[in-house]
Amino acid sequence: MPEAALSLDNITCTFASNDGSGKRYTAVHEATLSVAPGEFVSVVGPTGCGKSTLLNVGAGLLAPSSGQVRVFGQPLSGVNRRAGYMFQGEALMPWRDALSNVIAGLEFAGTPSARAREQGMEWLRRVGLGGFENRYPHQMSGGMRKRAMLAQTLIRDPDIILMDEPFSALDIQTRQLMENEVLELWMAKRKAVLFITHDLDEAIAMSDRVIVLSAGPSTHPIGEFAIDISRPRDVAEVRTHPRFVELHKAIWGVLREEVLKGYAQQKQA
Ligand SMILES: Nc1ncnc2c1ncn2[C@@H]1O[C@H](COP(=O)(O)OP(=O)(O)OP(=O)(O)O)[C@@H](O)[C@H]1O
Repeated sequence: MPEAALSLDNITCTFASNDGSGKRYTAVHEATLSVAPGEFVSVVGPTGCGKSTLLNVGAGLLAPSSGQVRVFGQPLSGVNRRAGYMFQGEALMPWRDALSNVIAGLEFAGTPSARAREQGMEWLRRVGLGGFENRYPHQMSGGMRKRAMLAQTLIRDPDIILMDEPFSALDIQTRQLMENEVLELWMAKRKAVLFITHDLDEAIAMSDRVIVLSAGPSTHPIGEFAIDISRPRDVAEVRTHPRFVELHKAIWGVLREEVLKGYAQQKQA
């Protein structure tokens, strides 16, 4: 088996409880998952189960209480420099225009300004923002801001792409357009992707493999499904594919109970 691009082995994450009782809360318990080079893996699970926590561990932004992260076989310590991370919320700097936002990472890495700007313009074109380089975040629509964030993440050509519900704030049409664009960009470069979503349709439409997490506390993978539907895929059209319907039914069979548990916990909180 080829070496994984990213592997999380027996990860446990325990936090101080938020209720001030001094108790500990185990968000993730002995979770193991990996992403092969070039593979698109989605992780689905109920709200608040620990999806972002796992992604933060993979990004090296959060040290697990126990377990090990390996990046192309090497133990990770500190920030994962081979990964680009696209967050759930807004990550653009309001005082920078689209181009300056997109090239921020290159600048921090010391790329000469002219070269960074040239690459930034190219990436803005690739994500459909050609001509909008001087717009500030408040002058862009939600979809445009997400496109800029995508360019900001991909411009450094990371070997591993970590995405945390990147399109959850978008309307369904814009969302499907962006999902297709991400798939197109991914097909061209075939980087390893770890994609977090609570939307099962999105997970199946985009991925090679879908991992289902249990409801928290102590979340861990409880199911894994290979998405054996040919590519290229159109995320809207693929939903009517008989295999999609079959896979959806099988995965929902595992996920449903966890979602109900997560929902019940939220109501109690
Ligand atoms: N730094 C922290 N300190 C204390 N508790 C935390 C911390 N980070 C996460 N948690 C808790 O761990 C659990 C998992 O959180 P996480 O954000 O990973 O879930 P999620 O599945 O990404 O949620 P969502 O679906 O809402 O995005 C939650 O109960 C959360 O309150």
